[in-house]
Amino acid sequence: MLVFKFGGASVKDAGGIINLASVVKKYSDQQLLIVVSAMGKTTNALERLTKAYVDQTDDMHDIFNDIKEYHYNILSELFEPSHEVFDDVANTFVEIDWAIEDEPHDSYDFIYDQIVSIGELVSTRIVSAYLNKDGIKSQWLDVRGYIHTDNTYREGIVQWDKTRASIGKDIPALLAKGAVVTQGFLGGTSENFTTTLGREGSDYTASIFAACLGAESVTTWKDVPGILNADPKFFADTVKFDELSYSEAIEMTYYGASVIHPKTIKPLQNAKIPLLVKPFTDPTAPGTVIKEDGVNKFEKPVIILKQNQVLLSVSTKDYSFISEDHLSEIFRLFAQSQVKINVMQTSALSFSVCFDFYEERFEKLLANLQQDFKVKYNNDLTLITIRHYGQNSVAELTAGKKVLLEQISRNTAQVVVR
Ligand SMILES: Nc1ncnc2c1ncn2[C@@H]1O[C@H](COP(=O)(O)OP(=O)(O)O)[C@@H](O)[C@H]1O
Ligand SMILES: N[C@@H](CC(=O)OP(=O)(O)O)C(=O)O
Repeated sequence: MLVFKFGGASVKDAGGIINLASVVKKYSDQQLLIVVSAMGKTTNALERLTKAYVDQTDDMHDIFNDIKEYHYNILSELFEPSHEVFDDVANTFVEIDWAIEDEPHDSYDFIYDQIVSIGELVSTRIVSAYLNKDGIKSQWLDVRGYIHTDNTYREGIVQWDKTRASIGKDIPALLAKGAVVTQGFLGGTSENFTTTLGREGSDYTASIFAACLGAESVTTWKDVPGILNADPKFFADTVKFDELSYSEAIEMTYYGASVIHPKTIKPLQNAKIPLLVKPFTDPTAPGTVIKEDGVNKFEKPVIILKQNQVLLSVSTKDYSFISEDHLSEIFRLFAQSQVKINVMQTSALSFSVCFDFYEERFEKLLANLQQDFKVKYNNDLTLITIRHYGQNSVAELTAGKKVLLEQISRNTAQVVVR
């Protein structure tokens, strides 16, 4: 059996859903489990809705109405008004009406997951109904009963044994009856609350199902020809990799190549399942294959840009050296605030760290650090990572920019710039 993952870009409009069905039709002789993300930029819009609800701002209902209108417009292009999918979608949106009816009492992260998850619950209703309408037998599956997580909201940790047992028990029989369409990015807790697996986590969902089902491969359908040496949104003249090893793909995604979620590769590597990254606009194109014996050929350096970075320096209040005890306390505070470190550097008197800016987490971290340390920071920075860099690549990429931190190892150069 095969696992397919269609991301937001592939289902951003009615044409995208029609295209998805035409891709799926080419594999009508295969058992397929299809993981789908929220349509277009719906997750960002639902994040804005969550914030508006928690802050109780006036634009809350307008944001929600825009989200509903976007989905109903797509539905109207795909189905007759009497089709039952309109009720399924309306019943899913009602969950948000209930959630935002009263003033917020729960934690931000809990509320976030209950609201933001609606994006995938709705998109999969639409995709599954369209496949059936187009003659491809499809069954809608609520992933929250299969991918079990702890209750770390917004970053659910998968409980593998329980997940493997649930998937193994039901899914093979369902696959024998037709394609299974389910939500990326979501999980469920033992109390039946919804969790999310971290932004852009639908690739990870596909890899969890593949590992639990022993799939032949996972294909993630993207708006790019495959994995390129750099993000084509920022760089011209990119080159595509035909193959990559799991290890190289892990390194790239770890440093922030946003084309694949960083947690995706590990379960596939353990189960030796190849990951294919292919263009949804040209399903017969070879794309990139990531596999154990994938051959890494670097005609050009791999460039990874991470924007919206904070560079923060911590020093002791009495100007004493940064000791192992201080570092241990600093790391504890980072872990407690769920802030992941992208680059770090120590000197005698300070410890500098670069990380992604998430407002609530950053404020929590800052408040905690400032209790015992002096803290200075700059934000709105960019972290440039260059793997397999050539002689001039670092200088070329940083030309005209102010370099705030630089770290160079044998294979990887990292530079924080403004
Ligand atoms: N090295 C890279 N190769 C290809 N695409 C990349 C790379 N780095 C970043 N990207 C970006 O990843 C995007 C596709 O990933 P993503 O937006 O997460 O897809 P989806 O959400 O549809 O699954 C591309 O549009 C491209 O801008
Ligand atoms: N919809 C979620 C999960 C996801 O993976 O989306 P995409 O496949 O469009 O990156 C997000 O935007 O974070």
